[in-house]
Amino acid sequence: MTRLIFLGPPGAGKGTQAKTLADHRQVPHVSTGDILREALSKQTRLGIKAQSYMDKGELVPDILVQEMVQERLSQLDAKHGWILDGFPRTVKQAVFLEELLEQLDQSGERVVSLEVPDDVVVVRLLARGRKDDNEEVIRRRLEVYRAETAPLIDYYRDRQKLLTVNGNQSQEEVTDELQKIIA
Ligand SMILES: Nc1ncnc2c1ncn2[C@@H]1O[C@H](COP(=O)(O)OP(=O)(O)OP(=O)(O)O)[C@@H](O)[C@H]1O
Ligand SMILES: Nc1ncnc2c1ncn2[C@@H]1O[C@H](COP(=O)(O)O)[C@@H](O)[C@H]1O
Repeated sequence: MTRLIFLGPPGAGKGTQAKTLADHRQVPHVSTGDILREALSKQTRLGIKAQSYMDKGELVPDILVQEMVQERLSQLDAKHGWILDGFPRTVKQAVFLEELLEQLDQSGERVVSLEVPDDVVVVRLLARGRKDDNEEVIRRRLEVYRAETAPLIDYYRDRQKLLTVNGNQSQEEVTDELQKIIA
């Protein structure tokens, strides 16, 4: 059963690897960033509420993303596995997820931490060029990552759920290392 969470700084390659692996394992790729961007493009209430946070590189309030993830993981196709990308991003979200997975009988998740140095992710993000990939917002996203999300590495290590992968290699090399480590 594939139940994997991708952790790592912005630009680490979480989305890239999560998509490849989700295709390979035939499970849904659940990216909270993608769900929020879709909501924003459709101008739903959620999208409108989230926009100012996303534009500044701040985290959208826990309650909003938690509801989104609860709804998504409750769908039928998530019963047989999933790959989470961009969630959890705070200890509060991680505690919420642990309880949600118990309720849904979907525990047994593992967490992959993709390690890439800051100077490398900045170059990657500037080249990607999404709306929030400008220098000021990238700097803020990295600060938020360090303050709010990086503590999850110890959180999951303490729970023996953590796997680490060197994300500073070619996409194919990262995929190979990942496939080996989760086999
Ligand atoms: N191993 C790699 N080597 C070089 N470039 C990569 C690698 N993996 C991904 N990239 C590129 O880096 C950029 C960021 O990758 P990706 O969107 O997968 O990161 P992410 O961790 O999901 O970022 P974010 O959290 O900001 O959404 C993309 O343009 C992607 O094509
Ligand atoms: N789990 C999340 N908690 C709060 N805010 C989130 C979360 N996931 C995404 N966001 C917001 O969306 C943007 C883009 O996310 P990516 O994962 O980089 O696509 C992020 O900066 C937050 O504002």
